[in-house]
Amino acid sequence: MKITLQNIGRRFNREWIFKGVDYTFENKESYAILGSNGSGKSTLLQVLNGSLAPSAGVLAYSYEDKSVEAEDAFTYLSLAAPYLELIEEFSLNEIIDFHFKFKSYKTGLNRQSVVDLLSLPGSPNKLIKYFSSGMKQRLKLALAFCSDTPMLMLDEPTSNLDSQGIDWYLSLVERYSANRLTIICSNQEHEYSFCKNRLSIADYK
Ligand SMILES: Nc1ncnc2c1ncn2[C@@H]1O[C@H](COP(=O)(O)OP(=O)(O)OP(=O)(O)O)[C@@H](O)[C@H]1O
Repeated sequence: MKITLQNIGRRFNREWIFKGVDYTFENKESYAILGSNGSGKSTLLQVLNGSLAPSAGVLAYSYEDKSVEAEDAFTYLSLAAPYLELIEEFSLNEIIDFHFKFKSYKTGLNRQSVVDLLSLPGSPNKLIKYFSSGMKQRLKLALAFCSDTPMLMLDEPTSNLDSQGIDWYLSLVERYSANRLTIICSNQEHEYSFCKNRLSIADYK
């Protein structure tokens, strides 16, 4: 998946969060979007994934040299973000089955292997509403990494994770981020150190 930005800007009311972004996110490459709290990383990620319209400029998607309409971009995307809610009334098994009605499993994976990968305490029939914040974060990451999409976007991927959880996240990166456009919003080096490209929001103020 390739995303091309021409003179992209986003404002809320009269305040420009970023402007003049000319940038190309290339297929199968890894990118870190960097900046301090409140600088606009999540806003840019939402513009990139089509959930927020830019206030200025042109954004174009293409996949295997064919252009993709902005309203279809989500079908190519896996996203894990703090503002993305899990359905609390589902059990672990149910939420995995529900998620993979809309996405395909990466080769060799199925419901049981996702459950095993999570290595969470308790039964797979436990309801999500009883998960701790770290367990919920692991689940969001596992669903995103294990989906067979050409685009992976992660916002603050290790929030609520302990040091074991951070190592677990890095093992997912190693196993499941190759050969897909990966974009990470972060201000913690351990989350994005593997990214080959860096984009700083401060350059677009
Ligand atoms: N819907 C909205 N309406 C008005 N202002 C908004 C809205 N969403 C975000 N903002 C503002 O846009 C700015 C950038 O917010 P954003 O969440 O993108 O920053 P961030 O870099 O991701 O921050 P953090 O590191 O704290 O997650 C902030 O000043 C925020 O208050």
